[in-house]
Amino acid sequence: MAEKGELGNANGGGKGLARIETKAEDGICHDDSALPVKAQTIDELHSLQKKRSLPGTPMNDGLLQGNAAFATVSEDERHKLRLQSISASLASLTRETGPKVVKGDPARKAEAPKGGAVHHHYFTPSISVSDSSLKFTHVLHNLSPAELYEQAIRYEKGSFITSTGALATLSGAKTGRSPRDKRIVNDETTAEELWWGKGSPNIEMDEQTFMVNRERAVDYLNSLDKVFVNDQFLNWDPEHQIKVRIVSARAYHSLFMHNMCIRPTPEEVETFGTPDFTIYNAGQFPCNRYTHYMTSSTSIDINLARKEMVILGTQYAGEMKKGLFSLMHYLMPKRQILSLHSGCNMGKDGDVALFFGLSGTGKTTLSTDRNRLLIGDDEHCWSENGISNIEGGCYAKCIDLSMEKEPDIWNAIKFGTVLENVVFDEHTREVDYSDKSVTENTRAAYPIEYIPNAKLPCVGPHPKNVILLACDAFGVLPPVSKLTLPQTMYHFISGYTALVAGTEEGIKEPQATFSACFGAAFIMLHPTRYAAMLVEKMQKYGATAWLVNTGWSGGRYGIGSRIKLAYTRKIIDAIHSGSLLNADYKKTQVFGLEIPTEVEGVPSEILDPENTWPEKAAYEETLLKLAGLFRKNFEVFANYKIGEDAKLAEEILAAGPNF
Ligand SMILES: Nc1ncnc2c1ncn2[C@@H]1O[C@H](COP(=O)(O)OP(=O)(O)O)[C@@H](O)[C@H]1O
Ligand SMILES: C=C(OP(=O)(O)O)C(=O)O
Ligand SMILES: [Ca+2]
Ligand SMILES: [Mn+2]
Repeated sequence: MAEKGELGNANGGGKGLARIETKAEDGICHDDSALPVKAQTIDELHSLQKKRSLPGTPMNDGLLQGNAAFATVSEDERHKLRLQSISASLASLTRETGPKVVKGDPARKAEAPKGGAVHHHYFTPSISVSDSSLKFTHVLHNLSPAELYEQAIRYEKGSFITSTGALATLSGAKTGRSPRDKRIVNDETTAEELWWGKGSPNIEMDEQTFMVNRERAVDYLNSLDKVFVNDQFLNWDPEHQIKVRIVSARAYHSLFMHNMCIRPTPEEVETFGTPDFTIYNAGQFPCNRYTHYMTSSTSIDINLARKEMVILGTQYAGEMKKGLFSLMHYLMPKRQILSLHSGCNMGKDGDVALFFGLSGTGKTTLSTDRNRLLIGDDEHCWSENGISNIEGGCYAKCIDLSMEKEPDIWNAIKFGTVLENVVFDEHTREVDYSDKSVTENTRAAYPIEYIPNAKLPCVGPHPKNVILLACDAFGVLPPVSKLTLPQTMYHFISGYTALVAGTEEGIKEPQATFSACFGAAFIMLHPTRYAAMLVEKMQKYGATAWLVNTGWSGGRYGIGSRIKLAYTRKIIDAIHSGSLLNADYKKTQVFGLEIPTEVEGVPSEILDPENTWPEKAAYEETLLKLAGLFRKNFEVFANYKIGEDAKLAEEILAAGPNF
């Protein structure tokens, strides 16, 4: 029985609980082991959850004290300069209404850190006032992946976290690039310099029309509560690095570019200054079809003189990446640097291989190799200094992705990775990579360091092997052949493949395509300009070229089947190791390709496609059909000289199919 005064009366007899004595003098509360919370309100408590970040991290303002590198300019001054620079990027150029630019998420005004730059705002001087100049455009500058996840999930329909932590997104009505809607401003300079006309990807627009679309994009972006701004770099070669700014309306686009471009260090963000090139991505908003040169509601416009690109009417993020690649195809050759639509990796002994190929031919898959260091999967430069990746990330196709066949890509799909247009279980959020309900062109964009054996920085010595990948839907090209230099140029300029469904709009099944330099959609100058640089470099550094068919065997598409990835990997291994260089060869009819009689790990009978076809007559007929397509395609190049060597130019013409 409890004594009176100790526990009181359980029946509530009026006396209440006795006071438990504590020694107030020692300051320790003995009945609670946790320290008290240093907050007066719930809001304050929540504000404690987030600690101040490193300099340059966007939500933070005010931690640079003591950093000697920035001692000359005050922190406040730097923030002012950056907002001014972003305000200039967003300024309307034709009307009085300039944007008021403020930093930070409009939804988070209450949470703004004390002393933050939220009250700085900049606007372009206005002659008279209209409503749009009275509103603020909030700028979310270089947010981190975590912050971008939150933005995407809160505000962008179709954004979800998958079971492995990737951000699943939808790119909207367009799930591939729209090459027919790409326009390049034709002005005094570009009229002379660029490749225009038959076969060229460059469809012209005039300066005036560009400005109409630019204004449309800028007005759209300024009409929003907030825009995302990424300040990043292109090209790992520090001598030839380009500063790019991407202004976009979606966290999806910001995270995609965060992954795909080179990420600046906090210090580099602080000292970024004026970008060399700016993208205005207003993809949710269409272009106006009454505008001259516009043939649809989608327009991707590049103005080299203004150093700007405008995107209207497509949210497919690949347009930004490949738009910048087009820019590099213009800028780099001016510096005698060859820009390449290729993957690139390096062996432990420093032997570098390039993998050229059109979309879906295997650049990403085959350059991502357990036994080698990945330099990059898609876009490179070949300069006097060797090879450098243009990008900071990879963009892998993930249709039918499996852990067994492509473990490194599989494991890269984790927190931070953007997963486009995939289908997943609504509860477990496990992705079904075989599901094509949204598109065949499902994609994963991840930073290159998500591949365990990435080569950082992403540069390497001059290449030893140049591998031309073709996904041959006709099933008549051999799985591998060794090319002479003239054959290399012939096939490089031809750029043959079967375009696999999905990456470009409107292609539903594989179809023979010729795309000069294995990237005609992105080249700016005449193909022979790039080809001449490739010959020169291959000769100078003694590289060997190979043609690898990653497409069909045993019959054309629909009859035969795609060459097993495991076999293609064995072929690539034999190229890297040097063993294929010393193999026995025989020459094929019509294309005159040197094919090895044996490759370790590959059934010998498949090395000559003739053996794999059930009917010899059908094989020969298909072979001649393809040869005819090659010949017809090359006609436009027949009048061009490649490089200085007249004899080589003749040999290149003769290196095509003979029939
Ligand atoms: N023999 C093969 N070689 C290369 N890729 C193959 C092969 N068979 C099937 N594939 C598939 O083809 C696709 C190649 O795509 P990817 O590597 O992303 O091409 P690219 O980077 O050139 O656009 C991948 O989905 C890959 O799994
Ligand atoms: C993103 C692309 O690159 P690839 O398919 O070559 O990986 C593309 O061509 O749109
Ligand atoms: Ca491509
Ligand atoms: Mn790729």
